[in-house]
Amino acid sequence: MNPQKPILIIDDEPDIRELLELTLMRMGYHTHSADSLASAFRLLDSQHFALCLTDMKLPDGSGLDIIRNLQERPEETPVAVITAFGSVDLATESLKAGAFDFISKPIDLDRLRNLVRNAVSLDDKPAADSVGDDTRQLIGETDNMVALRRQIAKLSRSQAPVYISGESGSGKEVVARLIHASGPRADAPFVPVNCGAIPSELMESEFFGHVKGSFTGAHNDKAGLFESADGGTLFLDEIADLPLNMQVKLLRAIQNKSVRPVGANREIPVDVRLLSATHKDLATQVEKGHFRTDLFYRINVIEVKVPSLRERVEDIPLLANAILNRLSAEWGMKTPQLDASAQTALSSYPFPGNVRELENILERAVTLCDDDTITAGDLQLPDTGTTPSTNPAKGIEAAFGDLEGYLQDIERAAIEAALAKSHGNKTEAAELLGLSFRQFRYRAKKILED
Ligand SMILES: Nc1ncnc2c1ncn2[C@@H]1O[C@H](COP(=O)(O)OP(=O)(O)OP(=O)(O)O)[C@@H](O)[C@H]1O
Repeated sequence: MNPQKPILIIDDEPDIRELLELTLMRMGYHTHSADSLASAFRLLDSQHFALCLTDMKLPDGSGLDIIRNLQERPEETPVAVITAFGSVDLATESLKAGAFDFISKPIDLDRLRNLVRNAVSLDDKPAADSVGDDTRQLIGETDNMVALRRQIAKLSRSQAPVYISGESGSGKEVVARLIHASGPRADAPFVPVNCGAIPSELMESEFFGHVKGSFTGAHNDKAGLFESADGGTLFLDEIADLPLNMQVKLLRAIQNKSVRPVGANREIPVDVRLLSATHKDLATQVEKGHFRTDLFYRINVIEVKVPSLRERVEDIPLLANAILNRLSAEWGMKTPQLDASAQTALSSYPFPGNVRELENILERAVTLCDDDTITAGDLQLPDTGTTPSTNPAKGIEAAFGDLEGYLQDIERAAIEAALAKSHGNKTEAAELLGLSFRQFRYRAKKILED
């Protein structure tokens, strides 16, 4: 804690001001109080604060005015808002506007203390627009990557739920880890969960834990993922794969900030920051009724888009070098170099599996190459439908004389591309093409065996 910087409390209700002043004083902080927007601005102009705790409803304005005003100032004071019980929309709006966190009335003092400790620890972190060393793990110098790193640095200073979208293998988990590592929860656990990989019958116990004897096989009490992430960050990867019944339970846990282990008769409070991701289009999943709208709004307060490798082709050499350096260090060998043919091949390949696919391609190439030089042949890039026979963009004339063959080529290219994108997962490939699993299996069998 920075002893020089006090905390600013803004509330027009004397009882609440007193409760906050007393709680913070007992925690060892100095406070200043204001009962209106005008008096708060006067104080903000006269000195710097470690945190600003403001009521949403003020006699001459709203907590949002404070948030917006502080966004303009260079000192980046975090603001937390106090909202009326149940006003989820305002809480979300304040997070979108840049609030660090919110707390609802009646104020839970344990939660208030956690919030204050997290916010005040931001003083030791670098300012939002500086790009810390940690964020260097996210390799990329194209404009979209520079902007992404800046957004991560900013978001890491907030407690808002973040939804990370992007294609498979594009780096969504890397982004989630950086948001965690650059924020006030860095010393607490980061718990990644692949929602698609947990069998549905075990899901509730995995997420919320269970008590001994609550079902066959529950030999001991077991903490769930929420409890394991207490004080830190829970990263829900492939969140679109959560079954609807589990989505309801997840929403309840997020809203109540507590979980009830299977077989337990009481709730356990948990303090986690929620990050989520999926390579699917979550808005479309909501439209189709596969994902609950209320949960969507809860997790998607702020969206971060991770660009595909196709949208940052210029980064391929940088990434390739970093991957080759890492592999050669791991395997204790001289770092192989990409020759001109390999560089050209990589820059024109569409990378449906993004950075993960680049890693796999290079790993294979390193084992295949001779004399520490990787050629285009060593890369063994899959046929991506850019060969003349399967390239629909080649022109409709290719259909003249053989419409059937032309259409089959297009269908084959589409099926191969969907399979490449889903890493061979047929259910996902079918979904990508808007087909049922049976339709997909029938067509794929027919066309790929032709
Ligand atoms: N910008 C980057 N710089 C360095 N490595 C990266 C970058 N982006 C991704 N990677 C690497 O690529 C691999 C895939 O990244 P990650 O697991 O974060 O992708 P993802 O989008 O979460 O994938 P999925 O959709 O399958 O969950 C990892 O090994 C990661 O370290």
